Amino acid sequence: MIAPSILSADFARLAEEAAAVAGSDWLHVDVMDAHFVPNLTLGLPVVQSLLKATDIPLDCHLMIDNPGRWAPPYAEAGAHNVTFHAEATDDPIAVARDIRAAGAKAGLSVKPGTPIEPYLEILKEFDTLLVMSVEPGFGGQSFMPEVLSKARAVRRLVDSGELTLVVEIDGGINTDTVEAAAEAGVDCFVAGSAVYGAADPAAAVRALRAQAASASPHLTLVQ
Ligand SMILES: O=C(CO)[C@H](O)[C@H](O)COP(=O)(O)O
Repeated sequence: MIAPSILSADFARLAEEAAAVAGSDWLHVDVMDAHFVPNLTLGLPVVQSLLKATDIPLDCHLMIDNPGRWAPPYAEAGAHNVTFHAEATDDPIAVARDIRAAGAKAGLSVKPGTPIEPYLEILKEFDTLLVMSVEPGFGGQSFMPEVLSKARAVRRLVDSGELTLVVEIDGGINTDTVEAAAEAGVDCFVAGSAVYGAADPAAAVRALRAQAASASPHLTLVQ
């Protein structure tokens, strides 16, 4: 799956920017609060408007403090996935259960420096693991290949049937890096600048999807 990140889109034309990537699997929406990360983007009112403007399932990535308070309303609004950060809460299971109870898929995200081992036991409470391959906060950064060991570890658990989970990666994904992520077992690739910086965003999505499928030991391209 390819999830274009609207962080790299024109925020004054979000409906058109969503339409420009029709055919994407998810639309990745970066919610930043200027506390958990040093940047401020958008919040629930914009997500509610986007939900009316596009049929692409919204993959909301909350880079915010206190997700227990703020995550469930995104699920209630109709987001497909609501992902929050492991580093932002002491009770990720409670947050995941609240998101699921409110009708969305629950995602857990980890920063590049956060090990995955302490969270393996609780991943059964989640539908998605979002591995950050840049420090969260800004688009256009360079991919950090050292995080792929986390994708590999979780992929093994998915392949052995111990977990049912989408392995997603975010940060610096482009035509130079998507294959390494696919080889590590990633299912879903977030791409901001590589999609919205392209002359033809929809073609960029198709190219990334084809490249990922060709490099993946477990994915098959569905036309
Ligand atoms: O979560 C993010 C940053 O915190 C973005 O989704 C991510 O960086 C995508 O941008 P790019 O593909 O340009 O790296």
